[in-house]
Amino acid sequence: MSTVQKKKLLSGPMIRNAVKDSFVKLNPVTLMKNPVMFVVEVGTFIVLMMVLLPGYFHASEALGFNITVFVILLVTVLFANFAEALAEGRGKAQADSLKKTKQDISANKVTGGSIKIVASSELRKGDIVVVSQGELIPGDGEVIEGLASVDESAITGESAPVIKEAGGDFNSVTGGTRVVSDEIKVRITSDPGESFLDRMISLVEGAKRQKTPNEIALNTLLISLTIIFMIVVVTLRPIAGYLDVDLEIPVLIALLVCLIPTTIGGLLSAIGIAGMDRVTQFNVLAMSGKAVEAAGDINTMILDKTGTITFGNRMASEFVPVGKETEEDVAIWAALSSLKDETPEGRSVIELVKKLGYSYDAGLASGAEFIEFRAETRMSGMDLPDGHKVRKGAVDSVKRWVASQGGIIPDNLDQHSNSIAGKGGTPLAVAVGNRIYGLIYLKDTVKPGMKERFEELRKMGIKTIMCTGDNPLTAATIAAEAGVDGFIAESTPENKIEVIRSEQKEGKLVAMTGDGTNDAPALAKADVGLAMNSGTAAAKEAANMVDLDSDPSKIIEVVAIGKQLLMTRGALTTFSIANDIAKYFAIIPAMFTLAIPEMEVLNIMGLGSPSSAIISALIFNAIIIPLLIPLAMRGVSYKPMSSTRLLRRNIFVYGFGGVVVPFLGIKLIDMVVSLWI
Ligand SMILES: Nc1ncnc2c1ncn2[C@@H]1O[C@H](COP(=O)(O)OP(=O)(O)OP(=O)(O)O)[C@@H](O)[C@H]1O
Ligand SMILES: [K+]
Ligand SMILES: [Mg+2]
Repeated sequence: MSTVQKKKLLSGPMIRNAVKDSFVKLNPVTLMKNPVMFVVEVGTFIVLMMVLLPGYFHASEALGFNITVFVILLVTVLFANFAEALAEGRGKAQADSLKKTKQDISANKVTGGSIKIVASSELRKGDIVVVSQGELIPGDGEVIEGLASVDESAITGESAPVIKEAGGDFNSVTGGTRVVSDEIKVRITSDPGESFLDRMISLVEGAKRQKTPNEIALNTLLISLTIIFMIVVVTLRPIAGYLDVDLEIPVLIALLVCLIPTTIGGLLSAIGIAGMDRVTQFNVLAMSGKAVEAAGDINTMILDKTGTITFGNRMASEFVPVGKETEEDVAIWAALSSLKDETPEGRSVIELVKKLGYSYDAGLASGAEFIEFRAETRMSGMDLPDGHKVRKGAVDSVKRWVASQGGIIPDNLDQHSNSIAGKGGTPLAVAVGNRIYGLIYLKDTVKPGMKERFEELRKMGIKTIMCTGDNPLTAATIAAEAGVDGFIAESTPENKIEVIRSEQKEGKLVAMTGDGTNDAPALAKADVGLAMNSGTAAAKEAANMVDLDSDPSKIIEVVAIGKQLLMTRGALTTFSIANDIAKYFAIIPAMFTLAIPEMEVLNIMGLGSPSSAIISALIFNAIIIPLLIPLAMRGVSYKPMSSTRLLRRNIFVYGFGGVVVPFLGIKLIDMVVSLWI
């Protein structure tokens, strides 16, 4: 994780701002979005009226009590506002630092044959700009010419520059980042106001924060409970009147506030914001809270092999001749097939040929037709002007290509390719026309710790499927070594979409990572699509999350954060509702004891006096909110285990705890309060 983004949980100015915001948020128009707290605010207002106009309400006798109730109710609303303001504070601080990055930059726009200097705000989609060493890239775009190293620390917090180059999956650049060497020509891909930085700012600022479906469902439950308790409390007065018990309005309001789920009502929005924020602190940008929550419910995870499970710097390490061919011939034809292959694999072939000291005629490439590597064909190469067609690629693809030209497959080809695949390497066959010369051994290694992480995922009940374009044997070797649940070999980008679709048909939620343009449809189809920041604009556009550090295995942590968010919300809801039971037993006997002495048997807590019981329950109801803010922000602690076990554990801890804690808390507060009342 980067150091720039990793901030202290809280700072002095953040707390000061949050305190200020708590008062601003008292505005009933904004508070209306939180129905539970809005009811508390209305109650606060009614009690305030009784305090201000005691004569009118015949409430002069109870003035002291009413003032106390008013203050506690007001503080309850302020505490809830404070929780939300505090959660929002960190995003705001981050947005401010991003805004500093977003200054107006001057751009060298290519118009006709000449270069004109314009402001970055004038750039539109499709414009071409030149960016040289030391200059800031004026907008999001794709490199169409050249190669440069780019410092993206303004956005990713990562200080090591990254290479951006035309063609391939590393061509996308972000406005506001700086070219530290060389020069590139960039085609702008976003209009003003719609850039990645703009999106990022509005995301962390929470400007576009919308309630997620889960939050809406929970809110509906909270509103229903509130309405039910309002009916109960309102009907209590005539019933009590029938029994000749006069229930004061402030007492009824206190009862209502204690019974409605104020704890979760006060913390709900903070929990959601803090969950998004945890993802952001992790250098992953989630486009919506919904995406983060979906991550928490994932059943199936699709991972690609190269670069996610393995390091992905697949390097040519050996040339293996087959039939009667020689190593030198394999090397030379491999080099010719790679002269214009700009993939890391292609470049590593040229390196190895140089290292082994073989020479070839690079001039042959002039006038040749370059056959670019594509995931669909799984081959790359060159059609030379002299008629030679040179190819390298996945063994089955090359075999088919050779056979289609009437060639014969050497006997020992499979044996050699299987031996490479059996070691987890990728064999690439090298052929010219209908003749197979041999194999290139591409070496790759499984990242350390993968097995443990997949084990964790399994404990969470998540199935992992590795989808790779590689051959079945390599795939099987890597799959076994990494410990994934299943794998699909020789898969095309379409296959990934099919896997996602078939899992979704079974009602499962699917997550996947990707970086290439050909991953874009699958990223869009998946419930959680995590694109790499280094990837193409299309992939980032399609995904609902972007990893600024471009580490595909981060999807595992994102799922954990999502689960933690859902669990925190569930745990605090359980706690909040369980809590109200104790308050019920504190207040109901207190309300009736004066008129019906027999009710004293219900005073199981042995509270001092009716007034002190009500005040104590109200105080507990208020201070539980700030006491739980750290838990809401940090999230409940989380160990990978199945959802059913988790649910059972949480219901026990937070349900049982939710019943017991307030009994103790209210009793303690009552002991103190009784000294005054
Ligand atoms: N530059 C290249 N030239 C020729 N063939 C290649 C080249 N790069 C990869 N291949 C072959 O094409 C296959 C598919 O490549 P692709 O990048 O689509 O999938 P992959 O990297 O093996 O799998 P993953 O989905 O795990 O990244 C590879 O397994 C390899 O056999
Ligand atoms: K309550
Ligand atoms: Mg790949």
